[in-house]
Amino acid sequence: MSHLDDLPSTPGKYKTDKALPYGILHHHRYLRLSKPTLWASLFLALFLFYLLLSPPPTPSRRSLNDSSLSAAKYGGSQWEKQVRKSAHPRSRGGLTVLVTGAAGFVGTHVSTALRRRGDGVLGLDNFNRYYDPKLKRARQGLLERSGVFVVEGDINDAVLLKKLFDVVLFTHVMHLAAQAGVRYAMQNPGSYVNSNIAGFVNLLEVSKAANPQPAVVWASSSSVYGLNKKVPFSEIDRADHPASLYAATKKAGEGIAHTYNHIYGLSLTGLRFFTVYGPWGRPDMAYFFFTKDILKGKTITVFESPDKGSVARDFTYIDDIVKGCLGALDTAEKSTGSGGKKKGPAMFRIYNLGNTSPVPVTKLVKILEKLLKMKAKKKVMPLPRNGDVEFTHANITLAQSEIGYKPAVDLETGLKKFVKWYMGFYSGSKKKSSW
Ligand SMILES: O=C(O)[C@H]1O[C@H](OP(=O)(O)OP(=O)(O)OC[C@H]2O[C@@H](n3ccc(=O)[nH]c3=O)[C@H](O)[C@@H]2O)[C@H](O)[C@@H](O)[C@@H]1O
Repeated sequence: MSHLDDLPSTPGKYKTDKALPYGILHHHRYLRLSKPTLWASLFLALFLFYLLLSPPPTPSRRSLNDSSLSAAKYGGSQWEKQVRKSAHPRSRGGLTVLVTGAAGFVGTHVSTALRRRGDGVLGLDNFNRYYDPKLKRARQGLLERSGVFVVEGDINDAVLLKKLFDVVLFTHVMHLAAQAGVRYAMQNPGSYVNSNIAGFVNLLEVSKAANPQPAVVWASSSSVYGLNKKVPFSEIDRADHPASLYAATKKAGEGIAHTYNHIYGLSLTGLRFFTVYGPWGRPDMAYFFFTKDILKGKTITVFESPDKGSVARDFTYIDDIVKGCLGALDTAEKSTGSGGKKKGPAMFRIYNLGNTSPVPVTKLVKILEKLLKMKAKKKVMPLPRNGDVEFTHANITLAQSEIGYKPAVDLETGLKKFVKWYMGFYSGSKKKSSW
């Protein structure tokens, strides 16, 4: 994939390289304390050797009983103060929201929007290297300037999540941490299972055990509609023909969420995002790397469907998605359970958040050419079997009537804002970190 060429190798969230230092540090201390007898040293050396060879007990897999490890990295009165301050609402009746994936594209926009209107927001992000971590750090800068503290950690880290819930009584969780991207699932399937399934279950486990339980809103995906042909895609349509492992993990997430709603009374709302784009976006997405490549004079590959038609997407501008997320949070009823016990039925909802006007990818390229004032070098090729689907198109009636969702930005207007941001951000302009 050409657009990933100049990024660091992209192990995504599957990389567990943080695990080793814990183990190693711990055992170094043990070495210093050991008695210098030959047998004890030999035994210790063998023991160390065995531990280093065995799979590391990753922090992302720490169980709730491993509290000693957690204390090493998190906690302390200063840290707790920061966490509490960030999560504390400034307005009366404001929400107290844990935003996972806060330094991600959607996470950054949602977090700052919540903070701006006076809600308390605590961010969580593992800053993985799926795409340029510098962009994530720049977003973190924005978040900090808006008063949002981002805890650096993984959603698979049960000890950390439990700690956060101990320190703050979250009313809501906005769960946006995920392994995104349709095509990358062929390169690193484990990363999708790790984040979108294991990580999600971990978050739900901690949420269901919390007292009070928060209402959880999470990001699903338009990709769950897979190979469906009937358009526009509606929430009541069957969605059991995923075309990528990414889509399959997002669909699995919806099923998993339903069980936590059914068994534990957790209030759950899934949002099926349709190809979200805009300033501070994801470099692995076509509109982003097309822009980069057109500017560099590099050839872009434009996929076409088997009937030689252009593939199309229901591109949705980030500000519209943010409004949808806030609408979902504001209308989410409370969970009914407490401390892991259901007390009554709770809300379970799934909504499409799209733009409801699909645009062919060829048109996307034309708009970019116009905005960048440059002709793209294009190579047109048949849609490879890489997880991509031919088209997406959202029916948004349900979201409109139940959470007041009303997309307002067309692709050209949205791309104009994206290009303006892109030029500022990558030109090294001093203003690059502003909205
Ligand atoms: O809506 C969604 O559910 C998904 O939207 C995007 O996935 P996708 O729509 O495939 O967005 P891009 O990867 O940016 O692709 C956009 C279009 O460009 C096409 N494309 C992509 C890459 C390329 O080199 N050439 C090309 O023509 C794709 O086939 C697709 O039609 C995101 O990457 C997913 O994380 C998200 O969940």
